[in-house]
Amino acid sequence: MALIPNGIPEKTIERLSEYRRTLLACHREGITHIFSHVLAGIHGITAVQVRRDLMLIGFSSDTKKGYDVKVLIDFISNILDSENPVNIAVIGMGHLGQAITKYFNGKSLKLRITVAFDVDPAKVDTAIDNIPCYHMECFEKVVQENDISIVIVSSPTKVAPELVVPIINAGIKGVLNFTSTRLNFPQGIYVENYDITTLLEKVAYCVKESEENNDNN
Ligand SMILES: NC(=O)c1ccc[n+]([C@@H]2O[C@H](COP(=O)([O-])OP(=O)(O)OC[C@H]3O[C@@H](n4cnc5c(N)ncnc54)[C@H](O)[C@@H]3O)[C@@H](O)[C@H]2O)c1
Repeated sequence: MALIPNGIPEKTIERLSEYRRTLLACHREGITHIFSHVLAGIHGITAVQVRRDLMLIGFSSDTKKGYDVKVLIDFISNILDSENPVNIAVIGMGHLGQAITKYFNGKSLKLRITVAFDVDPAKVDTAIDNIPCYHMECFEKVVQENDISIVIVSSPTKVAPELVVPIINAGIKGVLNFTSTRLNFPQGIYVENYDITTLLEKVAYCVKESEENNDNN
């Protein structure tokens, strides 16, 4: 089980983000309290898991009425969010880069994609979905001027390894890599590699296994 620097397991961090989204939806609907088993049911996990996750972040509450939705949103936000908004850059403003930008911007109060990088002359020095797009040659300078701490890598896979050095030199702290090549960074730079092929193969394997088990029963 991978641990984030403060000792909270990665999976717990992912679930906290999911709980917060659910709690925000509850809050918008005027729901003030929620029981752990209800939150668990929505997320397809056990109430014990929810309670364990919240215990890990030091959250306790009067469980007779369930968790106070607003208090829990604020508590999780204190854990997940930085005090100030975090600026993110996209490297490779193609199909995926543009889809991520369109989908993501406006979804989070604290995280925002503010600049993009590409090498295509048709994209460089234009604004795509209101995001200014710069040439990779200016990467370090633009990152520093725009206080960027996280990058999303959505360049072609074959150029991704060439991006590692500029990312390190620019002082980037976190990388979400969508290309099919695993990128390794020195300690101090957190990287999440997200490969759709791996995930689909995992789903297909689980489907195959469950079909084989059903056939044997
Ligand atoms: N993980 C996933 O779920 C998933 C899904 C789709 C695509 N992908 C991957 O995402 C990447 C992008 O896919 P796409 O369909 O958007 O491709 P695309 O060709 O539409 O976009 C790639 C963009 O990167 C730019 N680029 C090329 N060289 C560059 C460089 N050196 N620096 C910066 N930008 C550069 C191109 O000009 C282009 O705008 C690919 O690596 C692909 O394998 C991942």
